[in-house]
Amino acid sequence: MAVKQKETLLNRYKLRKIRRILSKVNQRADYYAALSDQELQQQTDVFRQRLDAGETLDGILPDAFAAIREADKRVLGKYPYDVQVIGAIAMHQGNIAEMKTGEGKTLTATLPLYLNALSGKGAILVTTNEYLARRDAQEMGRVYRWMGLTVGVGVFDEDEDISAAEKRQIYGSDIMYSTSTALGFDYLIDNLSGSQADKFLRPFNYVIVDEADAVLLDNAQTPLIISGQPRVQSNLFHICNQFVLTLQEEEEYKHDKDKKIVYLTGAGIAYAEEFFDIDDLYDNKSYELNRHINLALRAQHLYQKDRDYVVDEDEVKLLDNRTGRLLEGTRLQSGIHQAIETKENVKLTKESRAMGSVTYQSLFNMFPKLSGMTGTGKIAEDELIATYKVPVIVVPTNSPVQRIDYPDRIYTTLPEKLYATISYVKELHATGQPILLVSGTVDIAEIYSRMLLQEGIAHNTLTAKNLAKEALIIQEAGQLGAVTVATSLAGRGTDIKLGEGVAELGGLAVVGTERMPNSRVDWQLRGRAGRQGDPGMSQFFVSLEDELLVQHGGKRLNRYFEKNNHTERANYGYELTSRRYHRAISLAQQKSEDKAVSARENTIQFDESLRVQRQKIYALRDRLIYNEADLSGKIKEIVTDSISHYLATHPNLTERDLRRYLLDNYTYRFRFFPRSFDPKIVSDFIWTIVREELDKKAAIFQNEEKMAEFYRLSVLKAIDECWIEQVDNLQQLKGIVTMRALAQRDSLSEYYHDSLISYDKMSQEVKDLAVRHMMLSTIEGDSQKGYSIYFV
Ligand SMILES: Nc1ncnc2c1ncn2[C@@H]1O[C@H](COP(=O)(O)OP(=O)(O)OP(=O)(O)O)[C@@H](O)[C@H]1O
Repeated sequence: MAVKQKETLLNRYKLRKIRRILSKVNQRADYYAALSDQELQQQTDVFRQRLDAGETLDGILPDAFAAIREADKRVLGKYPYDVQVIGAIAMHQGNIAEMKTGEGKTLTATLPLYLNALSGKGAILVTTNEYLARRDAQEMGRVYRWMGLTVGVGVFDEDEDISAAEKRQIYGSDIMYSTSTALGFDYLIDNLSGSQADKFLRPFNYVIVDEADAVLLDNAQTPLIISGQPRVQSNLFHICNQFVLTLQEEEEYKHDKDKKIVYLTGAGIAYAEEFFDIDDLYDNKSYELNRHINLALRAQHLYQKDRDYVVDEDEVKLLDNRTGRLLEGTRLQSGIHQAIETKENVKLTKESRAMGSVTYQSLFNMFPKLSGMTGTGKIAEDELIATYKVPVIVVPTNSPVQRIDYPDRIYTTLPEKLYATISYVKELHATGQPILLVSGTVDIAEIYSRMLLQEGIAHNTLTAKNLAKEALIIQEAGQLGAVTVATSLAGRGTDIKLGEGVAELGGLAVVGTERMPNSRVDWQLRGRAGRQGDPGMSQFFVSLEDELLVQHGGKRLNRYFEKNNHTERANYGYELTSRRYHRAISLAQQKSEDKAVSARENTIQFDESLRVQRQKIYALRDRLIYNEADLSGKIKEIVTDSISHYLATHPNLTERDLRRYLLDNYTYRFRFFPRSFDPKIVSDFIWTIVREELDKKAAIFQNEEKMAEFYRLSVLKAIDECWIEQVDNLQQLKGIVTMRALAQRDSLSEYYHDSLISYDKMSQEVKDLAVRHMMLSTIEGDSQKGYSIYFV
């Protein structure tokens, strides 16, 4: 209790400071209201000039907010309320504004986006799906354009072929609307491009994340991975599949269903070493084998046919277990897909490798200023501060919330709950009150839909299949007598207006069919009712058989459930009202939330070394691409380094070794060998070859700039080849150390240690490869026709 009070005090203190700024904005309102349209539109230039003259964004905020607020009124017909201006100030200051659903976050965002875009460095709004990004860009775009700013949409249809130049224009817009996925992939794609012409991003500046907790936390559990370039097909899948089929549970492997992990025991490891005739499963030589055993184990025990995937026409297709839909074209990364294919005995698809990977945590932390808005942020504030350093400010609602949230109704088994829910819905429906029945998965939504049909209750079912169409349907969910069945993802971000006479009936009734894996989602669902001070209510139904309770309810609840799980018991069909059940549900949800938090911590910790390496490599690439690195002096160092490394690692050099080395890296034509294999002499000998070849190339170009460009390309290509390999390595390494951890070793420090070693190895390989590219490439063409460089 005490803690809570302190929090609200802090919030009150922050709000008081924000209110002072709000009153400055309000003082400027009359001035801008008196301007003609044309004069108001000219203000954008006025503000830019003030910034050029040295004023700060904070300094011009009162005027800029008052002006865009007035523009919102004239163009969109909506004048942002004071509470919206408070939310806007909070977001400009780099906070997450917690604003209840229906408070008009979309309109609120126009203020900080406008202000921050005036700097000329761009402002981005990220939403949870493409439909919302397009819709908001289109609707709000009108006011920005009216004020003389450019607007872009960063999401595209799959079959749209967008050139880098077009993307550059979109990312160069003053204000851009996009999704976190589109932004993340574009970041990776931009950093895979090899020339200025292919690059399109500009440095990140300011971002507002809509539904910040969902995007920054819930969706951020796994990294974004861009894959391409098939790796050499491995032949270990089959043998490892056969191997794991011979293993005995408990003795040779353990399967922890709770934690969703499976691993070899000591006896299992010994058996593997015997089976494959190797000394140590954990030494570097057995890396690939180890990886494949791990994959086969996971495919066998963690992925269940018809729950996680289906086999359709000899193809393994994944199922999204949140929506139950087929994920066409999606594959599991890092070989697990092939391991499942082996298990199901279908033809193996090519295993692609990761070429770039980034977590949402690192992506959004790249923005100098990050802010967000959501209906439910405060609960997760600690994690938001720890991960992103963004505090949450709770913004008061425009009118008091009138929604009534009833305590959960709890039943023992799923059927009991289903019937209780349906009879509750029937009762409400008889009064004409509109009902939104929300479930966690498509399966459950479909069961309810069938039961409603049996009862003769007409309804719409929404399962996030077609967002635009479903948005239209859910808009009508507040009409008299409407019954809408939806999954928690469906119809997100769409305003539900109450029909005539509905307020008198108590407004929209949200009926939750289970408590969600985290309480923020429950609150989002409740918040679909009682928007903007409307009346409304929410009621959740829970059974002890719900996924949340089975997974996280603990032993006591399981025991109780097992004792009561028969229809002959006296209380069949009755509600469980004892407080301990309510407490058990809260605890189970808390446990599920804690687990998600530590999974995300784990993701961040594992990403840390990749993040540091990625930053170094991307920065180096950019310096090369944008001509900032002076290579002429560097080349000598690179060659010398590469030669000395080779000589140091080949102390007893033979003629055969040297021949191989020269052919592989320097030249296909050499006439004689050095007098002796003394390192100094060999080094001088190789240098002669290098100088000769580079002089020859310089003679073709006859232009220092072109020669510099050639060096740049050679190094860039080397970096890319090695980096792609490294990203993939780290990805695999993560799988391996997780398995080692189960063999009682500290996975994270081993991972850091190994990834550092592989980074150093990579840095050496970059140099060797760069030398190879400079030496063995051929150049064709002339200054008139232009040059083509062919690398081997
Ligand atoms: N200042 C305003 N004046 C008049 N109408 C407004 C104002 N602000 C918002 N609205 C309207 O209120 C409704 C709710 O807005 P919106 O959908 O943006 O809310 P939200 O906070 O984003 O809700 P959700 O959390 O569900 O996305 C919309 O119809 C919007 O046009």
